[in-house]
Parts: sequence; C-alpha cells; structure tokens
Amino acid sequence: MALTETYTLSNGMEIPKVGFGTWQSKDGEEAYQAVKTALEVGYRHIDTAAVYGNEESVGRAIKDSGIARDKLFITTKLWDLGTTEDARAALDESLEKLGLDYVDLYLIHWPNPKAFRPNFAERNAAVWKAMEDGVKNNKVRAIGVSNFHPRHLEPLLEVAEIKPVVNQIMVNPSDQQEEVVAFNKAHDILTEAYSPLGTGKIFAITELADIADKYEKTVAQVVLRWSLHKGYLPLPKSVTASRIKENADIFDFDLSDEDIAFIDSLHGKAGLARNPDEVNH
Ligand SMILES: NC(=O)C1=CN([C@@H]2O[C@H](COP(=O)(O)OP(=O)(O)OC[C@H]3O[C@@H](n4cnc5c(N)ncnc54)[C@H](OP(=O)(O)O)[C@@H]3O)[C@@H](O)[C@H]2O)C=CC1
Ligand SMILES: O=C[C@H](O)[C@@H](O)[C@@H](O)[C@H](O)C(=O)O
Repeated sequence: MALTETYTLSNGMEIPKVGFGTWQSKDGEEAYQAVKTALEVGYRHIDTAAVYGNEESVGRAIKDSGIARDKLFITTKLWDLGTTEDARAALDESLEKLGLDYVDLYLIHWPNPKAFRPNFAERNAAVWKAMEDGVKNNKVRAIGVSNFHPRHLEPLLEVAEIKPVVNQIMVNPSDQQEEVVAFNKAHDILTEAYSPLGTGKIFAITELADIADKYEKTVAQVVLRWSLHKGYLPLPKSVTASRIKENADIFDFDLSDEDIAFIDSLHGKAGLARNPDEVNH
C-alpha cells in the first residue's frame, strides 16, 4: 500500500492522494471505529465536516491512534454562510470538537445555500475572510471550497487574498463534472473527488465487473484507480473494515488506456450525472 503518496497543492503543501470519507458515518462507535481502522491500515488523510455531526468521534479516533499530528492530514468544512464572525466561531467549534489545534484543510461546504442564492458571492467572500484569518492564526494550513462551479469560483478568486487550493466535488465515472474539473485545472485547484463510488451506486454498472476481473481487483478498486489516473483525489467512505482496507489497496496496478477510455464513456450510466444548480442547498 502506498497511502503515503501525495499530490502537491498550489501553496506547496503535500496532501495524501486518498482521503478517508466520513459522511453518514454515525457519531459514536461507528465513526470512531471506522476512522480508527482507517488509520491502522495506513490512511493518513481524513475528510469530515461540521454538518456530519461526527467531529468528536473522528477526533477521538485520531487521538487514540497515537499517530503524530504532523503525519496526518485532516479536513473539515464550514456549513453556514453567515457573517465573518460566525465563520470564525464555527472554525473554533470544529477545532474544539476534533480536539485539534489546527486542521490541514478547511473548506466552504456549499457555495449557494437557498436562503442566500441571490447574493452568494458576498456570503462566500465574508466567510472566506474568516478562513484566511484561520490561516494567519495557524488554525488552518490551507483553505478551499466544495461544490463550487465556475460561476461561484470566479467572484471568489477576484477577492481572495489566499487562493483556494482544493475544490471538492462529486466525481465518479457516472458523474464526471468535466466543466468544473477543467476550471479547477486551469486555476491550479486540485479536484477532490467525493462520492467516488457514487455513494454505492457505481456498483450498478455491471460492465465494471469485467474490468475488475481482468486485473484481479474489485470494482471499487478499479473505480478508485480511475480517479487517481485522472489526477483526482478520491475520498472513499466505508464503515466496514474489509472495505476500508480494500479501498486503500489501489497502488499496485494501473488501467490500460483502453479501459480508461471505456470508463470515461460511462458518464451518466448509473444515473448520477446531475445539474448541480438543482441540488444546491
Ligand atoms: N463535500 C460534499 O458535499 C460531500 C463530500 N463527501 C465526502 O466524500 C466521501 C465519500 O462519499 P460518499 O457519498 O460517502 O460515498 P462513496 O462513494 O465513498 O460510497 C460509500 C458507500 O459505498 C459503500 N462501499 C464503500 N466501499 C465499498 C466497497 N469496497 N465495496 C462495496 N461497497 C463499498 C459504503 O458502504 P459501508 O460504509 O456500509 O461499507 C457506502 O455505502 C464522504 O464520506 C465525504 O467525506 C460526500 C458527499 C458530499
Ligand atoms: O458532504 C455531504 C453532503 O454535502 C451532505 O452533507 C449534504 O447533502 C447534507 O446531507 C444535507 O442534507 O444538506
């Protein structure tokens, strides 16, 4: 396993190429055990969010792992697009729940909550200021965004003193988000691929099983390998020990050009491709 392989972010920081997802991992034993297992099998990058309600369990697992803090990469996310002051308080609350002095990456979770739709650019700018302060106060090492589209990123890039290093969006073979991915690339923003397994729906694409058999790998491993091949940073989630291990065992093979091209052709196949403007909060 090579879970220590990294990408280099535009600010020079190293980020482990696979992150461990925790959305819908229930606060308490479930999230605690999942993160503990992930750290035991070698993941060094954990993705959580204030709205997941599991920061305390994630923090406890991190502490109990005994792994040195500087060997870990921890991400959490800001939910409410309130005032700059609200955002400062939200960061402090996340740090307290996690039991950490700093997080490695802090993201705006969604750009466009319904209540603020007409003035999302101002809302994003206000909270971005608090996130930049977080960097200056050493509470955060890097800042970024999630679920942002070019129309959200463009105004943010105009006002940002510290540029976003990451945009975390849904990317898997059935929802390839080409326009956002291209925009990210053009602005030196790393694409983190959330729901890399389509929250489990990717397994409905039966053709993937044939490819997996060929490499003596599982469908999950093939799909995650595809994500790495494209230069994305996949964030697989599982609360099942065997799957946590399986999803990390993706560094000893590569897919042929032909298989990559086939997987590229699966956009929309599991019914996951969506218009993000329709799902925004
Ligand atoms: N920024 C954002 O708005 C969002 C961020 N995310 C982040 O991305 C992470 C991953 O996305 P998520 O939507 O959770 O889903 P994934 O695409 O990672 O899929 C997780 C689902 O697949 C199952 N699964 C995992 N591994 C395997 C395997 N090897 N074989 C078969 N089934 C498997 C899991 O089951 P089980 O757990 O029961 O093993 C779970 O049901 C999130 O946890 C979160 O950290 C996700 C959504 C939105
Ligand atoms: O990160 C995961 C997703 O964004 C998730 O947090 C939201 O979709 C949330 O469940 C909601 O209901 O608003």
